[in-house]
Amino acid sequence: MFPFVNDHKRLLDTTDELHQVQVDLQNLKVNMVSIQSQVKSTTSDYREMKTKASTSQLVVRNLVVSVKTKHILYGVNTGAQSGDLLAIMGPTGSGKTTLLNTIAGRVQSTSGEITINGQYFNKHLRRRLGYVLQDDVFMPSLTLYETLYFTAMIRIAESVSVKDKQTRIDDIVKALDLKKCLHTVIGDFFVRGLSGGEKKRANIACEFLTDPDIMLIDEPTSGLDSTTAHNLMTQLKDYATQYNKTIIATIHQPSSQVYHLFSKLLLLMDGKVAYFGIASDALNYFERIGMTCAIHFNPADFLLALLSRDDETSKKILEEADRNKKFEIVCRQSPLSNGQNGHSNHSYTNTSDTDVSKAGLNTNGSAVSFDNICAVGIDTEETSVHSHHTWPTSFWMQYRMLTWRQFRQSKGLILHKYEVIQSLLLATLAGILYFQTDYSYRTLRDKMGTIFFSVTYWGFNCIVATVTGFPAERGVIKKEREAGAYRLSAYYAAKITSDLPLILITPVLFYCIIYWMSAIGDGVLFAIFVGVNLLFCTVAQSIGHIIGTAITDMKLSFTTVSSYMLFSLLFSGFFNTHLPDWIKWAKYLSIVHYAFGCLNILSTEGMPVLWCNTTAIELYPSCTANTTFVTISDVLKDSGIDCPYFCYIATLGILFIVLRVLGYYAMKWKR
Ligand SMILES: Nc1ncnc2c1ncn2[C@@H]1O[C@H](COP(=O)(O)OP(=O)(O)OP(=O)(O)O)[C@@H](O)[C@H]1O
Repeated sequence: MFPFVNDHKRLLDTTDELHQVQVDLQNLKVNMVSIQSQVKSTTSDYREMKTKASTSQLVVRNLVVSVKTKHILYGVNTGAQSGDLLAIMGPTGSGKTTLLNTIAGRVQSTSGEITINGQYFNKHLRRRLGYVLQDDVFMPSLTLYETLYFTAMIRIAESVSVKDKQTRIDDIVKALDLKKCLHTVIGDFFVRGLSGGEKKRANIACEFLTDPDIMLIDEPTSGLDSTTAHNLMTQLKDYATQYNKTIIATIHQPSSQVYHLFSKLLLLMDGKVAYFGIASDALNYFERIGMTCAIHFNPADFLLALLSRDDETSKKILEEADRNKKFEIVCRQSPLSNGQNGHSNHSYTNTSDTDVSKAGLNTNGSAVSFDNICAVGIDTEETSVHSHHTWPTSFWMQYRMLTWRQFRQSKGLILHKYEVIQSLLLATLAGILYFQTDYSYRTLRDKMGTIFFSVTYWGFNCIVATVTGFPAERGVIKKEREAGAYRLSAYYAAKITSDLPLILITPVLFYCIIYWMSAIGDGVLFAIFVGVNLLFCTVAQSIGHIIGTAITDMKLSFTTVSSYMLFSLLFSGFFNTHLPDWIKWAKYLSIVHYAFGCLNILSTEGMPVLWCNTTAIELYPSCTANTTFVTISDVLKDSGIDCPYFCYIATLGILFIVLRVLGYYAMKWKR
């Protein structure tokens, strides 16, 4: 009847819908801006150098960690904010390292939450964290400066200029007082280098270079004398206050001077919190529960003695901690900021705070409190595992720097003066033994012996050097990879290429002596000899690398390598001319066989035929009563050398590629 009324109604509905769409679009825009700014702030960490951190709060709530059936941490609550030096103390085995490992994401928690500014501390946010492990693992042949330079080049974004990186190195060297040992090699068990304290500071310096907002340090003072320990802790404290960083350190027995540097203290006892709060309030707290520290007594000694005194004391301490859940950090809803953008804002408070008046813990009310938003969104730990991984530097930069470092590290090992002298002496000795022997069937075994000796010498050398050298590297690679420094593929590619020039130099010198002294052939053959030897060495290295990676037990990997090499020698073709048919296939598993076979074919080319007289019949199975003569290839076939030389070279080439690919996956599997 009144069609315009219906039209008007429809128009109103459409306007409402349009309005709703407009609101939705507006909300979407707000969300996009917020996501954009989050992405921007995360990526900017890698694009620009920053030293002063923005204020952040790390909160650990009700953290439970169990490994297999063993409980290690039972509902630990702790936290720290920018500028803090939080010390974690407790008797040995109380769970200090496990707590740090869990915060660093190296150990999976069973339950509980770790947040930074209210965000779940996922893999992405953990890039703001630096972790200094208890053991100082470094490439021992590098100097401190080279180590810092490598770290700066590989872990600071490429957009930062080399000059700025250099300035950063200088600042940190100055801050940690490392100038006087800057050009000293790091050293190891065999080579004396940096002192224990210097190594510890070098370890910290490497992490500081990446400018983390939160720094976890496992026992920074272990093995240091009290003055050095105090100096180091003062430097750390200054660094935290000056640059607004958070430092969390486990510490064993600090002197009272060091103790007074702590801002917050977490005492652990059998994986449970015995105290968490402001460090200077700890003694008041224990006095209040009837455990008084004598005047002039080192507070740290008193507290540690208390934690390991007797069962009754431990029970009392834990009962007190449990009463009113004193050290629990609760997530409280803030009345001021509720319901914004679908999240509710909260604040974390250490409940010792709320007990202040009752407990007399902290009369000025400055106990630990975390004013921050509660964990928002989903726990992104799982999703982040599959999220896009951004590296601080490109593949090319990683490859370049890793090759540079690998070359420096391996140079000392592969081109070690003793190794070079040994090679030259043995080559001379073999050269004297086989001096200018001619190519005849009478001297054929001698000629084959020269080649066999050279091949096995380099085979053993390359395989053993790789197996013994890799364990030292393993710890460094693991540490750097866990810190997200570079791709495994970049490391692997660098490792393959950096060793090549090194494994060429000594063999060339070796062959220069043995080849010409024992008159093996001409200049062209010499080049082929060196080339085949290089290929053979890289195959031997690949096998050594797979064994060294896959078998972590040093003794077992060494036994495996020597067993394989001895098997390889046995089936090379040198020892046996009467192999039973059923085992003849085993020679194809011997890498020595391929190099030995190929070089023998090449060096005996052009030899005359062998007339099968009585002696020849006895010596060479190919010579029978019915044969008049045999060729050199028939004679070599008696030793199992029955393929053309290029087949042997091609097999070595294929083995090189296949074994290198396997080596990469072995590393991936074992990481
Ligand atoms: N992967 C694991 N499997 C089984 N038990 C473990 C594992 N890691 C740690 N533990 C055990 O958990 C307990 C705590 O170990 P953690 O290394 O955290 O102690 P800690 O306080 O750092 O000791 P320390 O002061 O001696 O370094 C120890 O009893 C240890 O044996």
